[in-house]
This record gives sequence, structure tokens and C-alpha cells, in this order.
Amino acid sequence: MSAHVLQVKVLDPRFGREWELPAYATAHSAGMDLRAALEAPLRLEPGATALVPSGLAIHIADPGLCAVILPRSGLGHKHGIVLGNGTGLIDADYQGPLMVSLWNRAAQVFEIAPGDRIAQLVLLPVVRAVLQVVDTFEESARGQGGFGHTGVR
Ligand SMILES: O=c1ccn([C@H]2C[C@H](O)[C@@H](COP(=O)(O)OP(=O)(O)OP(=O)(O)O)O2)c(=O)[nH]1
Ligand SMILES: [Mg+2]
Repeated sequence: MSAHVLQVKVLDPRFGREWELPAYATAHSAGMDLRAALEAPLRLEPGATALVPSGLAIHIADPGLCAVILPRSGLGHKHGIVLGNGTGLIDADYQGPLMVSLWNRAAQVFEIAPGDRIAQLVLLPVVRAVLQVVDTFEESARGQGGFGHTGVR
């Protein structure tokens, strides 16, 4: 398994004192959990979204990589706490504060405490494209079929 060195700026001094830096929970975890670097508990009303600081900045630097912010499955499935932007995409040249858009899609209020692990960060390879304009595509098995055209069973 390869590990990539990722530069991180600690923007919130509670990291290292009260909170551990994001880390892989198991030997083969794909994501590391991001914490809510909040000053006070946040009551997220049903349907509400909030932009929550992670207390960190990262600089991926390598254009062959990006990071995505994904929901934690327990929060998303059991409590309806998912991301207001679907998935967060972190560009390799982004150096600003890493933010998490949290959306309470549930019918109940959900409270988030400072330091709670709210989402996860996954580093991914990127292939960047150069567009080549054409008039026709070489025939393929699927052609223009999509959106369920292969059926259900
Ligand atoms: O959940 C997220 C999503 C994005 N970002 C940061 C990193 C990313 O590199 C930058 C821009 O994100 P994106 O391109 O998705 O947003 P945009 O609305 O297109 O903004 P921009 O015009 O700055 O590209 O915002 C976050 O901190 N958290
Ligand atoms: Mg953009």
C-alpha cells in the first residue's frame, strides 16, 4: 500500500491538544474523518445546511490527485446528516480552509459538538482530459442507451 505525503496547515489550535488530526481508522480505511472545528455546539434544523470549518487547510499540490469529501455512512443513514454539495471536490491547487457543507435532510434536529467527526476525506487519482472535437463516435455496444435501458433484472 502506498502512502502520499499530504501537507496540512493546522488552523485550529485544538488539534494536537484536544483533538487528534484526521487519521485512517483501520489499516485499509480509504478515508480519514474530518472534525467540526466549531466554537459552540451547532443545532442543525431539519432541512438546514451549515458550512462547517474543518480547522485544517491542505495543499495536495500534485495535479494527478484530488480529494473528495464524502458523508460518513452512519451519520448519513441513521441521522440524515449528509453534504449540502453532494460531494466536496478539493482541487490540488486549493490552499484555503477545508470546509464541510453539512445538510440535515432528516425531519429531526441534529446537534453537532465541537470536535465531532462529521465527514471523511478521500485522496483520489485524477486523469485530466484534452477535448478532441469529432462529428461521429466509433460504434459501441451501448451506443446512446442509458438511464435504465438495460432493464432491471
Ligand atoms: O466541500 C468542499 C468543496 C470545495 N471546497 C474548496 C476546495 C475546492 O478546491 C474549492 C472550490 O470548489 P469547487 O470548484 O467545487 O467550487 P466552485 O463553486 O466551482 O468554486 P470555484 O469557483 O472557487 O472553483 O473549494 C471545500 O473546502 N469543501
Ligand atoms: Mg470550481
